[in-house]
Amino acid sequence: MAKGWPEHLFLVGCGNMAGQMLNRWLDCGLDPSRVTVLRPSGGPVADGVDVVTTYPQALAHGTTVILGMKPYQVADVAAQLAPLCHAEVSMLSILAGTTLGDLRARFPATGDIVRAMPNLPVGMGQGVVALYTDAHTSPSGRANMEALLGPLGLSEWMADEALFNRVTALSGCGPAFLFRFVDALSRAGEAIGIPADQAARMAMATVQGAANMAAAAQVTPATLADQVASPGGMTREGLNVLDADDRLLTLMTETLEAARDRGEAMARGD
Ligand SMILES: NC(=O)C1=CN([C@@H]2O[C@H](COP(=O)(O)OP(=O)(O)OC[C@H]3O[C@@H](n4cnc5c(N)ncnc54)[C@H](O)[C@@H]3O)[C@@H](O)[C@H]2O)C=CC1
Ligand SMILES: O=C(O)[C@@H]1CCC=N1
Repeated sequence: MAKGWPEHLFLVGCGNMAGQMLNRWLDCGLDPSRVTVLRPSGGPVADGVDVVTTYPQALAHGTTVILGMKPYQVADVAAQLAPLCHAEVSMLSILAGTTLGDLRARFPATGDIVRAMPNLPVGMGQGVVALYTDAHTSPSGRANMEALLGPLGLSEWMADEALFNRVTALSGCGPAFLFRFVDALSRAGEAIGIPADQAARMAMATVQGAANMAAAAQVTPATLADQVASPGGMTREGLNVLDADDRLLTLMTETLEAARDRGEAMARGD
C-alpha cells in the first residue's frame, strides 16, 4: 500500500453508497487509474476510473475488493468473484445484514475480510463507518482498512458482530431518519401557517446549525435542549409534547428496533 491507498481497488457495484465512498477517496487524492468498477450498466463513474461489465481474468496482488451491490446479489456475485480471490486480495463488504461468517464461506480463499457499515455523508468526509472483522484478518489488514476509511469520517471497530445490525440501524440508516425529521419539521411549520418554501429553508438551516452546535458543545444534547427552553416559555411547552410518556424516545427506539430486526432477517436469508 502506498500513501494509505490500496494498490488496486475493485468495486463490485457503485451506486448510492459505494459511489459516495469512491467520490470521497478520489477527492482525497486516490489515483483513479488504480480503480476498476464493475457495474452492469457500464455507465461512467468518474474521470480515469475503468468501468467494466464483466469480471477480469484475475485480481492482482494487493487488490482491495469492495462489495457495494445489494445484499441479495451476494450469491450471484460470489459465483463469479470467489474463484478470482486469493490470499493477497482483501475485501471490504458494505452489504447490510451479511455476516462475516457468510462472507468467509462465500469467498474462502480471500485474505483479510472486513465488514463495514458506512452512511451517506461519507461523501463529504462526515460519515460514520462501523467496522467488524475476525482473527483471520491480520493486524496490517486492519490498519490498511483504517487508512482507507479514514477520509470518510468517524470509523469505529465493533467488538461484537452481534452489535452490527444495531449500529447499522443507528448510523447506517440514521441519515434517512434525520432527513425524515427535517421534512416533518418543515411540513409542521407549513401546517401552522408558515409559507412552505420559508418553512423548508428555515427547518434545514435550524437542523444544520443545531447539529453543528451540538457537535462542538461541551455539554450533552439533553442539556442544550434545556438551555433553549426558558422557564415557562414556548420551547418547554413544545418539549412537553415530545417528552410526554417518552413519546419521541419510544418512537426512535421502535424505529431502530424495526431496522435492526430487518438486518437480522436479512442475515437469515429472509
Ligand atoms: N444507501 C445507503 O445509505 C447504504 C447502503 N449500504 C449498502 O450498500 C449496498 C448498495 O446499496 P445502494 O448503494 O443504496 O444501492 P444502489 O442500488 O444505489 O447500488 C447498487 C449497485 O449495484 C450494482 N449492481 C446491480 N447488480 C449487480 C451485480 N450483479 N453485480 C455487481 N453490481 C451490481 C448496480 O448497478 C448499482 O450500481 C447495499 O448492500 C446496502 O446494504 C450500506 C450503508 C448505507
Ligand atoms: O437500507 C438498507 O438496507 C441500507 C443499510 C443502511 C442504509 N441502507
